Amino acid sequence: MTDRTPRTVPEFTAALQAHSESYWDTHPFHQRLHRGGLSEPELRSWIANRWYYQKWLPQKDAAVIANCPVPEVRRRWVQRLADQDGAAPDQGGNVDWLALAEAAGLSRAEVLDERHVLPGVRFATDAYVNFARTRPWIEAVAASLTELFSPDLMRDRLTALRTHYGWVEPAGLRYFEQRPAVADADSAHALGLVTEYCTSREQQDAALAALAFKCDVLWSMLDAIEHAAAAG
Ligand SMILES: O=C(O)c1cc(C(=O)O)c2c(n1)C(=O)C(=O)c1cc(C(=O)O)[nH]c1-2
Repeated sequence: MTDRTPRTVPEFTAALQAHSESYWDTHPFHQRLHRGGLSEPELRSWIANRWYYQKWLPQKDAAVIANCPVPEVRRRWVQRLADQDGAAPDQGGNVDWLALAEAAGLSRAEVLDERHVLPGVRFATDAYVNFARTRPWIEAVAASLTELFSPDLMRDRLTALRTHYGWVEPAGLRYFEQRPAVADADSAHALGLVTEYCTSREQQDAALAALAFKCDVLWSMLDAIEHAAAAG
């Protein structure tokens, strides 16, 4: 018989952390980006495609809130919408992402009309949003835990952009300057929720499966971007 005993919090946390092994920091496209191996069109393709992921994040987070019956969770989670959407049209993470696009030579119009967005990126991102809309809210919170692994990657990316891609205007780097601290705080909050609310073995297994799914979402996005780059 399989063991249905719940994991202790340290065991469960370690099992979640172990998913860092399938995180997208080791994807060949990210490794090439970080060592300075991308051409200008390849970096622009990555930025335009990541826009599609970024733009859906507030609606993904709104789905978590819509499905969550716990007021104190909603009160804290709504901050994620505010962080990406900003308090005004010229503020927030998504505006900072558009500034990155412009700093890399893309027009705002060609990012917003999504002409560069690849089918695989669209498919993977849509799957994540759909997951958040249709699965229990705590599973969507668990899926967000890839962010536990993101702060170091984003700090390295900032260094890579400054070191290897000097043609990107420094004014466009704000997203990655401010995001690691937010990701640290958000992922710590999400980890606390997952360990608090996933107390049965079944709930813990579902959370682990959600995090594995999200690693696949991110990996698939980069597969699509890398494939398009190879095809020229
Ligand atoms: O640049 C990155 O490598 C990276 C990774 C991730 C992630 O691991 O999910 C996010 C972000 N950035 C990010 O900027 C972001 O706002 C974000 C939100 C989420 C999420 O699942 O709710 N992940 C991420």
